[in-house]
Amino acid sequence: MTTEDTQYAHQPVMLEEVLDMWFSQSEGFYVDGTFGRGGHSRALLSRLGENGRLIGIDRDPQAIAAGQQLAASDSRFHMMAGRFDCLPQAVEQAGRPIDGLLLDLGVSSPQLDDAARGFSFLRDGPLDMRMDPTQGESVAEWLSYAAEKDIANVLYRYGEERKSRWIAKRICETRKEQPITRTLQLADLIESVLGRNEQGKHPATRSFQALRIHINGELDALDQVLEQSLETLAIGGRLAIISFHSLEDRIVKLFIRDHSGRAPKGRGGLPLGDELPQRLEPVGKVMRASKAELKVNVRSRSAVLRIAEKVA
Ligand SMILES: C[S@@+](CC[C@H](N)C(=O)[O-])C[C@H]1O[C@@H](n2cnc3c(N)ncnc32)[C@H](O)[C@@H]1O
Repeated sequence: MTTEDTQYAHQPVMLEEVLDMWFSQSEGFYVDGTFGRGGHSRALLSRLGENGRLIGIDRDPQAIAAGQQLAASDSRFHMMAGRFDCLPQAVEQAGRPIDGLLLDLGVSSPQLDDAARGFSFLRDGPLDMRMDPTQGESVAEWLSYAAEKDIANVLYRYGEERKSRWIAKRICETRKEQPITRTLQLADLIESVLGRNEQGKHPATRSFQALRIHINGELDALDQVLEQSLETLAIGGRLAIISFHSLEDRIVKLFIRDHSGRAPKGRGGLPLGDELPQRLEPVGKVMRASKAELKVNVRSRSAVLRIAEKVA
């Protein structure tokens, strides 16, 4: 283990549930689209046979390094760098359809805990929030020029922040005096607009979530990979998705419903009266972390796991 691994560890969420409900073919081909520190991948490898294959994908340089280390010690595993919607390339490389795709969405504990990554409203650091800091612009860069109305829209859409307009206004007033470049500077600004008292929740929680989702194009990547999964999964292959907030979970829930022949007519982009081709079947009920897991892993509190199988 490297110093970074021990300093910023990540505890995989709902590990047993994922393996029990998602993994079935010991010689199968699996993709972990959100490798992180490989908690789910390592557990999967421990059940995978000699001819089984696993591809890990992540866009974060530290996660990629951890994956490459694993790949060097296990020939059944291969690490790919990039957004998880590079899924078709992964499948092309393997030359066979996938038996399972896992997405454990959002950020990892190492990303949140390392102040230098700029994700945390509790630790001071540069206001960045990019999962891949080599691509695109940081939150600080975006906030330096974005229109007040666009900032308010992002806070409202991705954070469900009711006072989004007030916060956006304060950001635009403040940046005339000084650039907003630090995480605590933004957290304090939001607190000065909303006040402190929010039933144990930091007032900046929703805004930080919104800015992170926006700057990383998270929901767009999710939409894309869900569509790709229909073409890349083998019949009988399973999709397992762990979401951490209602926006993500809603996208996953509607996607499964709209491809399982259960969409109300006129929904899911289909003309009224059209029959839906059934391509996915939900597996079991929506799952949440067990009481035992909640006690030892606070991150599992908001986790929601959905599994679906490709049936046609
Ligand atoms: C919750 S963590 C996954 C943790 C992992 N299951 C484990 O047990 O270590 C999410 C990971 O997915 C990555 N990620 C999130 N969205 C991504 C995307 N669109 N493309 C590629 N990686 C993404 C993040 O960089 C992060 O490392």
